[in-house]
Amino acid sequence: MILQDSFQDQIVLVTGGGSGIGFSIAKQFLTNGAKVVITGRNEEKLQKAIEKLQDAGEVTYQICDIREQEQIQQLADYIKEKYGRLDILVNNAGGQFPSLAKDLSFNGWTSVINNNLNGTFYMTQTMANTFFLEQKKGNIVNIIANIFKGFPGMSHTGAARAGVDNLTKSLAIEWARQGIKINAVAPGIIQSTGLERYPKELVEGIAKTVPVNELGSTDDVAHAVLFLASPYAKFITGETLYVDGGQRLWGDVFTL
Ligand SMILES: CCC/C=C/C(=O)SCCNC(=O)CCNC(=O)[C@H](O)C(C)(C)COP(=O)([O-])OP(=O)([O-])OC[C@H]1O[C@@H](n2cnc3c(N)ncnc32)[C@H](O)[C@@H]1OP(=O)([O-])[O-]
Ligand SMILES: NC(=O)C1=CN([C@@H]2O[C@H](COP(=O)(O)OP(=O)(O)OC[C@H]3O[C@@H](n4cnc5c(N)ncnc54)[C@H](OP(=O)(O)O)[C@@H]3O)[C@@H](O)[C@H]2O)C=CC1
Repeated sequence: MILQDSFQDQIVLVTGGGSGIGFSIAKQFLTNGAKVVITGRNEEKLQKAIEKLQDAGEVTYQICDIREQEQIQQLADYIKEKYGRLDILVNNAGGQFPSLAKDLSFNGWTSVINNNLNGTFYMTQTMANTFFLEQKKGNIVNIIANIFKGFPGMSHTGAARAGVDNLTKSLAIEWARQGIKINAVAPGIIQSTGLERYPKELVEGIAKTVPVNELGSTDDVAHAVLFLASPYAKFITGETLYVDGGQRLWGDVFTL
């Protein structure tokens, strides 16, 4: 696939671009000629990422917690001031922790819903209102998770990601006539910094639960995102693309 011209000078925002999957997405866009803004909560992480990414192209960072609407508006203002437009939004920031539903505290549940469902909505609405609806053009890709058979052991994130899956469909239709496309990518188990946060006993041998007998790479997810944001996918909207080595169709998802 020759993507080079597709993203030349496109302005791309990758939330959570300081590590793991988001870092790979940012790198792939830069390599293909885009100008990229990465965001996260941890400035040191973002600075280290910028050091590694800057040889690939024009990249800057902004601190932005996706749960904080004021910070999101400041991020939109920064992009407006710097570039005057936004072409692609990748809602990658998110995450959770493993816990049985019976053990979840109110705050634990709320934090994960806020992080993955509310944060994604706030970011999407703000970028649509600031850029996409006025431009009559925009491309949004939401990173969710493998929720195909529910998410036992992480019901909070399962519920939040299912919400984003459905939001993707609703907004694809609400905004279709305004030139805005919105799709989602559902990663299975990906060898990334995110996975390092999980207890060893949960992750050990986990590749055996994947039909293709290996974990996905962060680039596997990035390639799907670039495809959905590219003209190759111009007739695709409201879709969720699973990047999971077939795991949704077979065996365990993630058991405690
Ligand atoms: C197979 C793999 C598939 C998926 C992989 C990935 O997604 S990889 C991507 C992986 N990457 C990421 O996940 C990155 C992003 N993730 C995060 O930042 C956090 O997981 C977050 C979403 C909880 C937000 O954090 P925050 O700093 O804003 O929140 P906070 O610290 O203030 O806590 C709020 C509440 O949650 C509770 N709690 C927290 N941890 C645990 C735990 N282990 N256990 C139990 N509970 C826990 C905490 O106790 C508190 O409740 P309390 O005590 O007041 O009743
Ligand atoms: N790895 C995997 O197997 C899978 C991952 N996913 C999802 O893919 C995405 C990327 O995960 P991965 O790269 O593996 O993990 P990481 O933990 O490396 O990445 C998560 C990124 O999101 C940022 N982030 C998290 N919460 C917030 C917030 N409230 N505001 C702003 N930024 C935030 C983090 O930056 P900072 O700490 O600076 O805030 C971090 O850069 C996540 O949504 C994850 O849940 C889904 C399925 C499987």
